[in-house]
Amino acid sequence: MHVVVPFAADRPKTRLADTLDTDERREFADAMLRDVLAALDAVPRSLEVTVLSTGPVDGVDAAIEIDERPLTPAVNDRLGTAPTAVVMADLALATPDALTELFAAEADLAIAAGLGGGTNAFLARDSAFRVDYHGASYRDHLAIAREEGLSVREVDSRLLAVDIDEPADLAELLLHGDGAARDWLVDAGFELSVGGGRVEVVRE
Ligand SMILES: Nc1nc2c(ncn2[C@@H]2O[C@H](COP(=O)(O)OP(=O)(O)OP(=O)(O)O)[C@@H](O)[C@H]2O)c(=O)[nH]1
Ligand SMILES: C[C@H](OP(=O)(O)O)C(=O)O
Repeated sequence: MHVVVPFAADRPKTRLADTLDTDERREFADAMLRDVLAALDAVPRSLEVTVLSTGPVDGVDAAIEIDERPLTPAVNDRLGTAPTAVVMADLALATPDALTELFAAEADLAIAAGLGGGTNAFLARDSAFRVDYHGASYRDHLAIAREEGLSVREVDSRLLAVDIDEPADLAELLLHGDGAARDWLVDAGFELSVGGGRVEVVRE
């Protein structure tokens, strides 16, 4: 099975711009990518993993394809051969078990929602599926599957739902992560702030 991991190497994680500077955002994004690749590497089935990146990536043990086009056309170009999975590079809590559950689903489309309406991962077993990312893409992807007459399995996974986009997501990573991205945050001086409401992060 082919697995595509999209990665924005230029200007990654802009929604964290108030929290991390440009170089830090790239380092942090690289660490999350390494975590996702490590989780895929530990899935007990044969996967052919390609990082679909907008620019060069160093220090990862996977095939890299550079494609400077926006996310949707770049991914759609890779969906001609089924089965193909797409797993976002910012799923820093993804585990081999959570990914294995997604990959084991037998529907034409197995799909895992992200917080806030996005699509964090899917496996298309039918080449008629195509993506239309951004906005409420999860809803749009279900509609595309319906238009194409595809069977769908919605995979309910907290660990695949948490994409690290916004400062509040950093608390989830400090609470539940155990990989390179969590280590990067700790080394950068982030820690949990436990008050009366939701746990937040603060930087020393
Ligand atoms: N190849 C490719 N990957 C992208 C592109 N845009 C985003 N990605 C990746 O797709 C996944 C989801 O991206 P987003 O959360 O929408 O964008 P982001 O760059 O990570 O963060 P923001 O700038 O805060 O939106 C992440 O793994 C990104 O690295 C793109 O234009 N091309
Ligand atoms: C790419 C986009 O990611 P989000 O902006 O939801 O993180 C989506 O899943 O449609």
